[in-house]
Amino acid sequence: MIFSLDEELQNLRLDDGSAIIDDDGDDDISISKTIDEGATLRTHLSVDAKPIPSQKGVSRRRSSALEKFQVITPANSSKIKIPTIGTSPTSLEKSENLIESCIKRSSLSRDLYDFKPVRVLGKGAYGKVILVKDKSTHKLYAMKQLKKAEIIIDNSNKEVDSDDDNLDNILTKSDSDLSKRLERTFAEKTILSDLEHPNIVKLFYAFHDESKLYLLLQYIPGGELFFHLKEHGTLQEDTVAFYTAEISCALKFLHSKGIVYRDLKPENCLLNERGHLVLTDFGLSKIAVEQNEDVGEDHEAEGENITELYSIIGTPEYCAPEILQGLPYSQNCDWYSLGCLIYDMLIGKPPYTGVNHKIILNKIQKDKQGPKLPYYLSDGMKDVLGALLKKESKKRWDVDQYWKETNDKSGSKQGKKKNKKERTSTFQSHFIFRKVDWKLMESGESQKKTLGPIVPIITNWELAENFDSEFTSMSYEDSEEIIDGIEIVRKSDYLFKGFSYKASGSYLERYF
Ligand SMILES: Nc1ncnc2c1ncn2[C@@H]1O[C@H](COP(=O)(O)OP(=O)(O)OP(=O)(O)O)[C@@H](O)[C@H]1O
Repeated sequence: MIFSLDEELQNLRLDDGSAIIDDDGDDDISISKTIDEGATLRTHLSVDAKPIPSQKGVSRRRSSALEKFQVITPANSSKIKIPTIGTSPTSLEKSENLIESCIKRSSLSRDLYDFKPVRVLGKGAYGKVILVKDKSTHKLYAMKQLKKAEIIIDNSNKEVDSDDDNLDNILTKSDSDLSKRLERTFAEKTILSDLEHPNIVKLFYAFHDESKLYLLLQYIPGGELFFHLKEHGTLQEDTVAFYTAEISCALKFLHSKGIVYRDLKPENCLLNERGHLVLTDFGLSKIAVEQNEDVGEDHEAEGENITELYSIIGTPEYCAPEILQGLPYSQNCDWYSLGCLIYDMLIGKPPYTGVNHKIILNKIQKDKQGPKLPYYLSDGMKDVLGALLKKESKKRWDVDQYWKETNDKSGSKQGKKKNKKERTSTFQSHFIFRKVDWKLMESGESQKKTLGPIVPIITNWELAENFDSEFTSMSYEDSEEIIDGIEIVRKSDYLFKGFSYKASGSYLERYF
């Protein structure tokens, strides 16, 4: 059993007295307690949600502690091309030309020595995120470090030493995986450098040295939603509705730019000093092929079509079933993940848990009706969860399509029922968002004018009080780490050309 919360969930009962969790302790769930699709919600939703049991003190496990998904890309999916060893001189030349133009576009004026480390904020698959202070301006940033060796060398190849034969071997054998890892590394920088949204973290600089890549991000001092969930156990419905609205503004914005986020989880939702939610970690985000002009062109990108992605990726507990099954998927997968996150905020854990994606997929498949929802949730929350957590993406609420009421009924599908099971009511007008001022939120004004439901306690920004001591007590030095494959990194350093970036002066001024 993963969560000790499971035990407590066993004691919880639904409206009809049935248990949330089967007596065998497995949380394979059978009945979805949602109201009829398309029904007029306002007429029969209860206004007052019952208090949510707090689940305080229940231990939470970081989902990033799970084994990272192996990336499986079926043969029929196209790949973004990144220059790798083994590509023909012409395509390499072409890539280098692109890289040169990137370098011209950016001003490469910062390096590691401009920043003083303060403390560690977090740790991910490829390195640490460190709170740093600009030595000349004393401004604080979150510096995300990515080890080149970790990106270039697949873990399974680590034992290979770095003589020339083996080097070629490594790079050809894992060529497509390497392309994927490089693609993601560049995508994070490219996406963040081209987007500006109140609920998305800002990127100010990117640079690299012989061993690492560095992303200098806006420091979000309120810590992870994960940290606050750990403290509160669960959140009340109004709070959940508020975060849901802020996250969905960010997701809708990303989707409109042709980007699928693919890694929504409480660890990647940060709270700023005013308690507003900011998405971070775009390492798994995907740029759609048609939209590349909108989000930058640092590298040649054939790309997967946003309507049909295939890579199996993400944190399995928040991952849409179609991804877990290796089926084609679209941006709609992010709305399933949002459903998992809402469930987690209300109940204390995601709907299906397990140590790997197979176990989770099994549970989802066994569970014909979708997850059971506890009696204490309001009808509104049950309705939203039922609509987002649909196993079949076609039946799932297409939030992008049904985002808000539009006057144009003629061309749009709004108001019509294409398919009996398809949800066609608008997201923003849902009853759970009755207290949300969408206009204010979407314009970013609510961030400036209002406080979020949980305002983090910050006595000194440098103390990073809202981050786990597991990280803040960590040494930011990498002294213990002997860089594996240093020779490989040196020889393939050209792969990272074009990574450096500096935000425009006006952008920097606006945020400091
Ligand atoms: N801008 C930021 N401000 C404050 N803290 C941050 C910021 N960006 C990241 N962090 C902290 O660092 C942690 C790890 O960052 P991030 O998720 O980007 O790394 P990652 O290597 O992609 O992680 P993972 O492998 O778990 O996906 C975050 O969960 C958060 O706690």
